[in-house]
Amino acid sequence: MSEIPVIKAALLGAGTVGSGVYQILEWQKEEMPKKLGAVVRLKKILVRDTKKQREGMDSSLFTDNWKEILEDPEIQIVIEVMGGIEPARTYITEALQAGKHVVTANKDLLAEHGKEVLDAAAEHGCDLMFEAAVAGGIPIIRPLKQCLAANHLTEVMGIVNGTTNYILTKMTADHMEFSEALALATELGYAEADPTADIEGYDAARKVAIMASIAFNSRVTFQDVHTEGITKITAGDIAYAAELGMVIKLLGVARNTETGIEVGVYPMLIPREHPLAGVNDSFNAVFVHGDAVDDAMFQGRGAGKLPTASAVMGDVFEIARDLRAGSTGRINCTCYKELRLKPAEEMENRYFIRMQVEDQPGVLASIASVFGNHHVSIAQVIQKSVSGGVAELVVITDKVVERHFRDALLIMGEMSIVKEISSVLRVYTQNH
Ligand SMILES: NC(=O)C1=CN([C@@H]2O[C@H](COP(=O)(O)OP(=O)(O)OC[C@H]3O[C@@H](n4cnc5c(N)ncnc54)[C@H](OP(=O)(O)O)[C@@H]3O)[C@@H](O)[C@H]2O)C=CC1
Ligand SMILES: N[C@@H](CC=O)C(=O)O
Ligand code: NA
Repeated sequence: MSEIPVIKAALLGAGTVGSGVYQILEWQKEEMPKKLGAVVRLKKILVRDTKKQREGMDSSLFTDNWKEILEDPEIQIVIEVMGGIEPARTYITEALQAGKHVVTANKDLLAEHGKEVLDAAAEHGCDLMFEAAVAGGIPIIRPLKQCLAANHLTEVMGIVNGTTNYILTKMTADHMEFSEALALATELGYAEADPTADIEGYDAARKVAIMASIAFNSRVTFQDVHTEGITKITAGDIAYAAELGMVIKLLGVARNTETGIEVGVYPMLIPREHPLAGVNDSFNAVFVHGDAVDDAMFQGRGAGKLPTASAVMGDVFEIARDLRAGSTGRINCTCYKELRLKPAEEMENRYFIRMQVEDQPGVLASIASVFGNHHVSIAQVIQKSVSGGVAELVVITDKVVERHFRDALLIMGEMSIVKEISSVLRVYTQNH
């Protein structure tokens, strides 16, 4: 019987995702020869602390010396699951320059330096794959780059952060405190090493930037995404949303319009009957609209050890197949356009505003007239009396230009009848 070829790989990082990759490699040992015509085997695992006990992992593979991996000609695939920009950026670039193929889950790096590392891959004829970087275990990068390549895609939107979706689900369904829900998400391995990236929306913004770049064939970086997180969402906002038949979700939205690309991440109210309203816990969901495919939706676990490792290992298998077929470096950067990015003030949205106002006749009319003077049309008003002569007013607007809305808010903030503007949230509107 002929010997089964062994493809040697190195794992950079043995945390939540790295340990999942290790586990799946064990599970797949028997089937790899049939699936790939080869076996992928780890030769080295790079960590910071080689003495740390890591259950079920072969400690003889650990190293804290990158050069041992870089300079080992037997290692053909580098799997980067350390996170952060540096040293990941240097290691990935050096690996590609050495002709090694790379799989990474690192959205921080790709959303800021995607072009640079993709160019390095192209220059050296290497594969650089990153399915796990967006929406964890859900296949979305390969569908966008390959399966949907024959479309003009005009919209990519959805829930792309597991931690915040978990927190909002717990706050809504179980009335849990924000901090308790975040602690649980961290314990379950969903949150980033620094969860600020999750709760402030930066992680979702990075994922939306990566998806928009691929979908619209034009580079969008993390800095281009208008971003708001969920730290200001209160139990009061959630209760009002419920009263209006809606739920609050952190949504990433990217649209390719005739006047430019619109891209943002915001907590939004969406109707309870919308399919995204039922996407809970660490689940993510992405909607895509294309001229040929029409609407498509992708749903699954967006974070966590095994779902993320599933996406990483799918890429590793793909590279193994490319290596066997001698077809590495086939698909590289697909950003061949330079489309305009729309400034936030030009975007149009519906808004939910909750404010504390003086409880006296004429207040509602004054507020309506400020909105009217700024071309902001009101769709719905809820008014409730609170204590001490102060009433709580909730206004839902029709679709308005952001600049007009902000101007109206500035004026209202200075009116003596307005005691406080407590929340300003967007309301999701279907575009097609
Ligand atoms: N967790 C998730 O659900 C998801 C994570 N990702 C991405 O996957 C990547 C990894 O995330 P996760 O597994 O959660 O992170 P962890 O913090 O759990 O693990 C990071 C690992 O990398 C090692 N490491 C970090 N910095 C260095 C360094 N400078 N040199 C050597 N080793 C280093 C750590 O070593 P040591 O153990 O010695 O400290 C640790 O083993 C990130 O890019 C993240 O954004 C993507 C999708 C989902
Ligand atoms: N922290 C991220 C992990 C996956 O990207 C999340 O919560 O979605
Ligand atoms: Na994915």
